[in-house]
Amino acid sequence: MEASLHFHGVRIPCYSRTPRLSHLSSKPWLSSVASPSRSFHAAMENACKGISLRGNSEKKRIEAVLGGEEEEEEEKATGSHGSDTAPFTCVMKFGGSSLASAERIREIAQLIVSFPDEKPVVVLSAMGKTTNNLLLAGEKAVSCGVSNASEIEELSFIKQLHLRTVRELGIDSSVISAYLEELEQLLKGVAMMKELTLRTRDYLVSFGECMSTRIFAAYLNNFGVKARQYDAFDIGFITTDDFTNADILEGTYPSVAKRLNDDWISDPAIPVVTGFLGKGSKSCAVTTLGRGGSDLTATTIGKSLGLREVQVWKDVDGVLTCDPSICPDAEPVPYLTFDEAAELAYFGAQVLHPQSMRPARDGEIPVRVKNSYNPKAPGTLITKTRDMSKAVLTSIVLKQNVTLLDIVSTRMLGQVGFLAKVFSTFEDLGISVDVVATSEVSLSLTLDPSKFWSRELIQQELDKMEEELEKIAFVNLLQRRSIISLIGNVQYSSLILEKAFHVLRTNQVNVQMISQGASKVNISLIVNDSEAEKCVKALHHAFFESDDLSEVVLESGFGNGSATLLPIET
Ligand SMILES: Nc1ncnc2c1ncn2[C@@H]1O[C@H](COP(=O)(O)OP(=O)(O)O)[C@@H](O)[C@H]1O
Ligand SMILES: N[C@@H](CC(=O)OP(=O)(O)O)C(=O)O
Repeated sequence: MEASLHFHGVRIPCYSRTPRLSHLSSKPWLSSVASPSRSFHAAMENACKGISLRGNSEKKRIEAVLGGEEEEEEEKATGSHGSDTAPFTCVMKFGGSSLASAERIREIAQLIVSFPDEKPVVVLSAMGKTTNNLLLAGEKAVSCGVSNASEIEELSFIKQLHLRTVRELGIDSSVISAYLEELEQLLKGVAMMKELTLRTRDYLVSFGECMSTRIFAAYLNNFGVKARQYDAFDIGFITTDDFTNADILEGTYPSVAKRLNDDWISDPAIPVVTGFLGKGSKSCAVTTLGRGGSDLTATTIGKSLGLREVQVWKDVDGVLTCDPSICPDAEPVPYLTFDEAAELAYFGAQVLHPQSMRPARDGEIPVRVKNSYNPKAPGTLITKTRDMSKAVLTSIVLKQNVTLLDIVSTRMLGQVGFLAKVFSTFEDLGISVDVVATSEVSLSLTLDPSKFWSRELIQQELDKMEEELEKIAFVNLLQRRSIISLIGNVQYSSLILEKAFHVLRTNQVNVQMISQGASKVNISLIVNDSEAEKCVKALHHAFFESDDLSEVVLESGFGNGSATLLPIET
């Protein structure tokens, strides 16, 4: 006989055998965290308890709209910080590494229902390496000729992965077949035009998220959990028209909240939203938020709805003390502030999108970085403040292939005019600056390479920049440099610097520039690219692997336990 249960207020049939869960028995973490039969049903029952509460709040909300109670309506539309009666409590974002195969999709679906207290909005990236494959396919299409476009290797990888996934999940291939056909046509179009504009590039990569979300929503529905797929560009994600690196505009927050809340009221279902994508405010074309932009989609939805938490699920146990590909012994950092996480992301830690902390900080929505391969691990909790009394160094980040620029005034301009002219040159050329150090007549700074798409363009832009700056200064351009960012408690900057310089001197490395700046959480050191990884390994070893300087202010002694260190007064 078929019974019925509810998950997130959605009535679902309850079969005598939970569908598609047998594969989970081989996953020890899943059997302990989420015993398939028990926690799945607990999730259903718990959600069932919540529905009467939600019923009341929704009724009030409709009455408020009908009665013209605009203030109350606005408060609800922009979220209520995860109150018991809100339709949603959290965002759960899963990146490509969590969605690499049908097996991973099953595990993620199970993971979602294993949190009985959560009422999530799900945000997904493209499956596995799909975005990279789409970009490579686009680049090959430019020069391969129309008749060869269908044979591009990366197109075959994408087709095989998605068709195999729907087959293995038992989903009708019609959810993605039109996308695969259109993708092939698009590549033929690129081959015919022999060019791939930034606008076309964004449209091309959007296929990844459009397909992963359709597959996942269809699987949840098959699985018995009602879900609804959304393309972010159709639900109010309005951005600038900076293709490949668009910024989210303010109007996004109320629009997204209204659409998700309204749809829930009329027909409750778990939203499954495409990460990374938006709609240009002027062009109305699909835009992307920069590589890794699904994290930003997640925090934007978190702020829109005023949720209790945003969870970003990765393939590592949280934000680590260093990039694990450089330091395999890197350890998870349990707590971070939004400022620390933003600096870390901005200065190159691939784990979070550089802009993703902005909505979270503005909306004061905690962000939790978790491991979808190891859900029991506590992960990293990112909040507005944390206890910094014992924190010294939190994480070491490396950004390579940076251009360093030394600019010395020819004194044709006074100091004020000099700095103004230098920075207006960068603004005019659309070049972003990372780290700056100044004296009265000179300026050293690093340029952000991520703004550039190709070497050719870099050289052209650099030539133009030099030409402009040489009107007022002597310019020395130094390429292939690296920024090593020491993220931590700048109150202990003397301790951090003494230790860091000791390590670098021991390794015979000369630091070419240093900047502490206004940031209270970051000290940046510039070294040659060729020495950078060696430096990072040595620094990580000194700060995190040899003694406990990362956390403890030593009572007596420095490095070997013999000096008293007091915070710098701020
Ligand atoms: N400091 C760091 N902490 C954690 N991961 C890092 C760090 N620096 C670089 N990484 C890399 O970031 C990866 C996770 O980010 P990403 O690939 O964008 O995940 P996803 O695709 O799941 O969103 C990890 O696999 C790791 O190799
Ligand atoms: N798929 C996009 C967006 C994204 O956020 O991906 P991920 O979450 O896998 O880093 C990219 O690869 O850039």
